[in-house]
Amino acid sequence: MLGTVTGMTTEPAAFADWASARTLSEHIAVLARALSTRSLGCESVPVQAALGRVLASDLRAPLSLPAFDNSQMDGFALASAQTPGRFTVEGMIPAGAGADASRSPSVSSPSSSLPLVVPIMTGAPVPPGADAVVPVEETEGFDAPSITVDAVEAGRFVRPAGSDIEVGETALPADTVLHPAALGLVSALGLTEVRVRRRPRVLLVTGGDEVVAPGGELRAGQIFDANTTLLRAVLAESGAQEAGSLTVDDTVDDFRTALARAVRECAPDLILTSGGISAGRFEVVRQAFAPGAQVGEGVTADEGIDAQVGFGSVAMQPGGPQGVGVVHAADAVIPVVCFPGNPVSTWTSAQLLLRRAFKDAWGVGRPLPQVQAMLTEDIPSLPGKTQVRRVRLSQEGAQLQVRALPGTSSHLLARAVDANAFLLVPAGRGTIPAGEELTAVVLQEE
Ligand SMILES: Nc1nc2c(c(=O)[nH]1)N[C@H]1C(S)=C(S)[C@@H](COP(=O)(O)OP(=O)(O)OC[C@H]3O[C@@H](n4cnc5c(N)ncnc54)[C@H](O)[C@@H]3O)O[C@H]1N2
Ligand code: MOO
Repeated sequence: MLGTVTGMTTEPAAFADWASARTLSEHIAVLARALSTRSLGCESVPVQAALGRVLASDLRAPLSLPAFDNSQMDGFALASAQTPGRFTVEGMIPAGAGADASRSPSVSSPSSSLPLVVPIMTGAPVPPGADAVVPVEETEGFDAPSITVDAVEAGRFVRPAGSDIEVGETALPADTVLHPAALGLVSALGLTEVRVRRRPRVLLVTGGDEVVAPGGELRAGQIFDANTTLLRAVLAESGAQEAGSLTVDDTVDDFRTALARAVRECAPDLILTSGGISAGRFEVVRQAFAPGAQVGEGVTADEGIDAQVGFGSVAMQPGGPQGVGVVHAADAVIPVVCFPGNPVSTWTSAQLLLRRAFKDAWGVGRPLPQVQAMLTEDIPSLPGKTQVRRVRLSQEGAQLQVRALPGTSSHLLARAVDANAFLLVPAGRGTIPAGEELTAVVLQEE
């Protein structure tokens, strides 16, 4: 249901053209277009700091794995062609014996009347002439001067050089999200750094006279700021990082002044705002980004911000009011994304819209996975907009089932925290009956 975008431009485009409500996919495409005005580039990071980062280009193996034929078992290396029979035991090849391999006896040039076997440990290089290994349990043991061996096929318990990956092959393709096994492979290949996409640095902006930082003192009518923390956490899960955060009151001049200064100080790749964008008299974000808005007092025109931000609606609930565009500030073009202030609206917007746009525009992060799940009860739909219900997904036998949590309003954050998925209830379907399958977006695998 949520789409991807192709054919993006790197030029700032006209974002103000937003007459009718957009679908989620249409809006994701516009978000990605705004983000694409800024190029992130790549950086090298130490392997130990690369978990979750996105590989910038194909990583080719600088060596083969295994680098040499080696034993898969503790046992005896031998020439399979000489089996079955009795063998003299000679020498010892521990793992790591490569430097001394010339001192290992060659099984093809025996020093006794019997053919030779050489004790060999798991991971040790197979000596010249040997092509198979017999596990010690199948013999008289390591202390015996000679052992009897049944017929053995060539290659038994030998791990050939390059059987995992050959030198020059692609070990990890570009865009791999580096997970623990991928990082293990990077180290197995002897590399200490990886080239990854740079993480977007995001300036978080919350506005409103009523919003107070947690730990502060609430006056009548005020609330604690939930959204900065919530967005910071979504960013951390989405391959982005916080460049700074700003809490501003409802004074438009103060907002523009503070924003211009913060942009100069932290040079963000994205300005992400929450609140202040709908239809009220004190919509500080919307007013501050309005075409022709005055630059704040104490800030010269050169230091100010010149905004091309469009505001309109996306046919979803919660998360209907949205804004997107770019600002020109501090000699740079910086994308701007504006979310509605209700905490569940901000959360839904970040998870469903921004994560996908990060991936489409910058190739970073991981959009949340989508699954089909069966309704366990009738679910009402809304005319003209997708409703995003907070739900519990559970696996019942072969069937993924979904149970809606109570409450659809966007202030119900406490009721939403138990959700492990969002259910996308399609627009205009009346009451959708139990038993039908709908798309759910998975928040947490459990
Ligand atoms: N006449 C109309 N009124 C509203 C409409 C509309 O279409 N016409 N849309 C409603 C919808 S839907 C939403 S969503 C909100 C969006 O409003 P804003 O983006 O302007 O956000 P605010 O008015 O600033 O705040 C909304 C709500 O959220 C609280 N809030 C704001 N910031 C935070 C924060 N950082 N942490 C916690 N809570 C926050 C704020 O106190 C408000 O209660 O508009 C509807 N109105
Ligand atoms: O669209 Mo608003 O986000 O429902 O509360």
